[in-house]
Amino acid sequence: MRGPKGQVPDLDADARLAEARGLALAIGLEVVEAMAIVIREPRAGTLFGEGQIQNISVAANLNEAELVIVDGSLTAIQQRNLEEKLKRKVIDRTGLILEIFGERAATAEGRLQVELAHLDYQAGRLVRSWTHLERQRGGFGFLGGPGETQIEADRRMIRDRMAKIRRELEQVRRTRGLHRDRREKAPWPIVALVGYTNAGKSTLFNRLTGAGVMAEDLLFATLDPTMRAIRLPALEKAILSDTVGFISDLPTQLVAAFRATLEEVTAADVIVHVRDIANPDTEAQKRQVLDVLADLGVLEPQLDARALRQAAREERAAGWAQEDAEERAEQGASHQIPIIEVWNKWDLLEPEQAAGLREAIAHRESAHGDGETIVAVSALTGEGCDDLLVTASRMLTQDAKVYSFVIPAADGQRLAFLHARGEVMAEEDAGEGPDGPQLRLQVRLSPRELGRFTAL
Ligand SMILES: Nc1nc2c(ncn2[C@@H]2O[C@H](COP(=O)(O)OP(=O)(O)OP(=O)(O)O)[C@@H](O)[C@H]2O)c(=O)[nH]1
Ligand SMILES: [Mg+2]
Repeated sequence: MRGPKGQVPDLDADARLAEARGLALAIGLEVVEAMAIVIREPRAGTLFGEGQIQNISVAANLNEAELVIVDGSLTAIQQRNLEEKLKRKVIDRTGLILEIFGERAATAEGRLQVELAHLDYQAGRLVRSWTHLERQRGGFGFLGGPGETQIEADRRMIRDRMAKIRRELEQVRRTRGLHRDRREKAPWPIVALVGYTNAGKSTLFNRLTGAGVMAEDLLFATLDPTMRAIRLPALEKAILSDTVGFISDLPTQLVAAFRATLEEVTAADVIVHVRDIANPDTEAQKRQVLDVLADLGVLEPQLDARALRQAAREERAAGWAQEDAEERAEQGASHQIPIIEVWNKWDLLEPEQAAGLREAIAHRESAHGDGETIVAVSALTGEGCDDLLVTASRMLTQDAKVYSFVIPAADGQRLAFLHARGEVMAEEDAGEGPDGPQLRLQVRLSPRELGRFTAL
């Protein structure tokens, strides 16, 4: 059931209610009734007023509901009081999302992250058990089963368990860190798919790679990042990565827990922001995604550049900054990752809607110069996907220039790098050098890749 309206003013109430329904369906709950309730003055003890609780109670009794979900945030006390008044289990949005994540997490790291987040959430609310639901549903995730003992245990036990999980996570991350190092050594550029949950990231991933990643009309179908190689027009190979979807009000415990996973995005060379353009809430969803990206520090290159330049100018005016401060500011700003916005589910649009959006794309591109790149696609039909590959390829080779290198034929690492990261236009014998036979290569490289190449 729907909680405080107005708590998230930028989300449409109907869309939000539909999303809450989707979240419940995502763990196989049957939604018998969904209602939006306007809260003018939140009650400290129960959130809702007496009359509203009566209404919920009637609806719950009529439908023999076992569980009441409040799509908002409840304090431990509110949750307990509502459970007493409604005589059934009550969970809030955070609790529900934790359940979904608990069920979905597939890797060791994902499971530990979710358990940690859940313990953190539970520590503040040691509540009654789920016995009846557990029996009915066989107890998965944290609705019952292993989570149960912790719920009933005292806080100290929870804290001990959290400490233990943190140590295990540390261990798992060290191992993953090794994997990532290895990937960083592999010279392929990385294209990361990000977006609101259910936007179509996995469908697009499958379309572009021909892989069978779980894509479903379920919120949070994907939790763990998945990587696969793709071919791009001007590049031999790139790595495409599919990531966890974002959602508004992602519980703080989960944001923290999944930060490490999301940080994979910061290692990307291009970010593809997949949007469900047919969703009425698409603008609000975009803002949520941009907020997360901003948190990760991969956003607003223009703003950052401006701020950095301004700071540099001020420093110089104050007379204590070095001559090259502005230049350094420029360089700092150029580390930002370019973003392609994909307007997905184009097939669902009415013809006139599609025409209007096409105009918007043309307008935004001319208004913002090269600042914004939008590609309309349908991951389902494949429409626009070639265009996306061309665009990604162009971004990866942006401002590329042709360089000529003479390299020892035995220097496999440098040769592999040039083939992977650049577009090799010509390759020829360059005679004997001090280290044996040499090759001359004409290669188109972006400034970013040139920097990496010279650092090899
Ligand atoms: N009509 C239409 N449906 C699409 C398109 N792309 C994806 N879908 C559907 O949207 C739903 C969600 O797709 P997913 O690819 O699982 O979405 P996701 O972004 O990976 O979602 P999470 O992993 O939950 O974050 C599925 O039912 C897809 O079939 C599209 O271009 N057109
Ligand atoms: Mg997915």
